Amino acid sequence: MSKLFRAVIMGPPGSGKGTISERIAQSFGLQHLSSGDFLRENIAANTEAGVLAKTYIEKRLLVPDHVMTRLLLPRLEEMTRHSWILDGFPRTLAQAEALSRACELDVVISLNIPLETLKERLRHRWIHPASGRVYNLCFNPPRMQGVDDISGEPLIQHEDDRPEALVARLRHYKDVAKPVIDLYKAKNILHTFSDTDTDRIWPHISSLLNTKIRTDQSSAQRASTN
Ligand SMILES: Nc1ncnc2c1ncn2[C@@H]1O[C@H](COP(=O)(O)OP(=O)(O)OP(=O)(O)O)[C@@H](O)[C@H]1O
Ligand SMILES: Cc1cn([C@H]2C[C@H](O)[C@@H](COP(=O)(O)OP(=O)(O)O)O2)c(=O)[nH]c1=O
Repeated sequence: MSKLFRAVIMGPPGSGKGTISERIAQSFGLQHLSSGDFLRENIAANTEAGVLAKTYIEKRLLVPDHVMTRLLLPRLEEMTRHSWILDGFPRTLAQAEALSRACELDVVISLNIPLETLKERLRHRWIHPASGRVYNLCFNPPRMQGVDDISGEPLIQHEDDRPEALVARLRHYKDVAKPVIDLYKAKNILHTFSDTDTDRIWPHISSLLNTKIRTDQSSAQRASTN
């Protein structure tokens, strides 16, 4: 069996984590695991952790580390047969350390996108709150303006996607993410991509994953034939 591949994608709000993870999932057959989606599933199912997480998410606060790790790590441990890309976790150093104890990552992708681009994207971001589906009026508009393609329910905009709120969110992201990025840099698995345009970043991410996944698979094959 080929070696399983474990990747993490990090970046500030609007940097394209969700969009790029979906492309990676489709192109490389990795399972896309999103902490936000996972929390929303737990909230919808009224699990104990979901009820607790909801109180933080409603205040637009991070869910405490022990709640996140207790929710997410067992789910990752179940995924023994799948390669995956994790989006939205780890967000803090404590989460990154807990993840390191649970598994070894192959690649961490960090998206470094100019502030003006983030402002522009989030200004046009519309969300279907129940599912977490994300649209952008310029980049991937819904079929009918203001309406979710699948459920037909109304779309909303987040207060803190407003350009005025973004600077503070970004500062908060940088403060919390810096030690996580330093940890992955020290482990030599960090790959940073900077551009305004996802279609220009994508070929670089694609060739990185092509190299990493192919190299890993051929060494796994060599190991199994030796
Ligand atoms: N790893 C995490 N640690 C703590 N809280 C988290 C984590 N991942 C998600 N959350 C909580 O769930 C909420 C929704 O997460 P999600 O990633 O979908 O959207 P978001 O924070 O608005 O991110 P973005 O704007 O980058 O898309 C977050 O605002 C936060 O409260
Ligand atoms: C990747 C990307 C996203 N977008 C839009 C789609 C969304 O409305 C918004 C944020 O993208 P999204 O993938 O949701 O980013 P993240 O998961 O990091 O918060 O930006 C663009 O307009 N251009 C792009 O190149």
